[in-house]
Amino acid sequence: MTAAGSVRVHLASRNAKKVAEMQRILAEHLPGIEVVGLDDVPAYDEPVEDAPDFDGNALIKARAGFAATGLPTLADDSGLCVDALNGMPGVLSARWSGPPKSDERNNTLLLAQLHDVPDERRGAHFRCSVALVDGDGPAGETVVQGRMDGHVVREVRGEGGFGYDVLFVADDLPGRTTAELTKQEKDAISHRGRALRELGPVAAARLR
Ligand SMILES: O=P(O)(O)OP(=O)(O)OP(=O)(O)OC[C@H]1O[C@@H](n2cnc3c(O)ncnc32)[C@H](O)[C@@H]1O
Ligand SMILES: [Mg+2]
Repeated sequence: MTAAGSVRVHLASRNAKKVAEMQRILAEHLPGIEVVGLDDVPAYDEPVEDAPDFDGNALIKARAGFAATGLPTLADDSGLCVDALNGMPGVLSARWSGPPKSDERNNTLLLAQLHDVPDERRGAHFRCSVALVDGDGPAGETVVQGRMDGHVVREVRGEGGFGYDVLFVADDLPGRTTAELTKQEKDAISHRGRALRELGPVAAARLR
């Protein structure tokens, strides 16, 4: 606890737009935490995200953050799974078009890969795993998941969100890409919103 009565929690992500989304959702569903970012702690070796699934990568990032800072640590691993690409880019979403990471190049590559895929086979979903690590071993680790179903459109649209949002239309709010939704609309249906809302009560019980 800090003097203000809040619990300090390290958020181990280098993606500023993802961090902004997480902070927004956490403020509503896990009030009373003070988020400590990667720039607020002494630099540590950030791990390679080489697990085969989202849960594994979220745990890798959260364990490294907890080990380095001693603070309860949250990490998100997420990505877009495209049916016509057998679930890819999936855990490779951030680096789909190779280094250095670029949302714009990733989107251009994805559009090219789906060029000949007809509308009825452009299904896709976002997935998000969020890990909270505040101790060693299974007792100190919680992982929650969220998912958002939809499809990939044929041209980029919208200014909001980040990553593949400009190419994705969600089944729950059709007609606009998730980059054209308000922040509140995206949070209400997103993979990240769903995961963090599930984490809220668990984390509230743990972080006291
Ligand atoms: O690992 P950290 O440091 O948190 O940052 P990152 O950007 O590398 O994050 P991930 O490894 O989890 O990769 C997730 C990628 O999936 C995409 N993605 C995840 N959530 C998304 C969302 O809500 N909207 C659009 N694209 C998203 C986006 O391209 C991200 O770069
Ligand atoms: Mg990453």
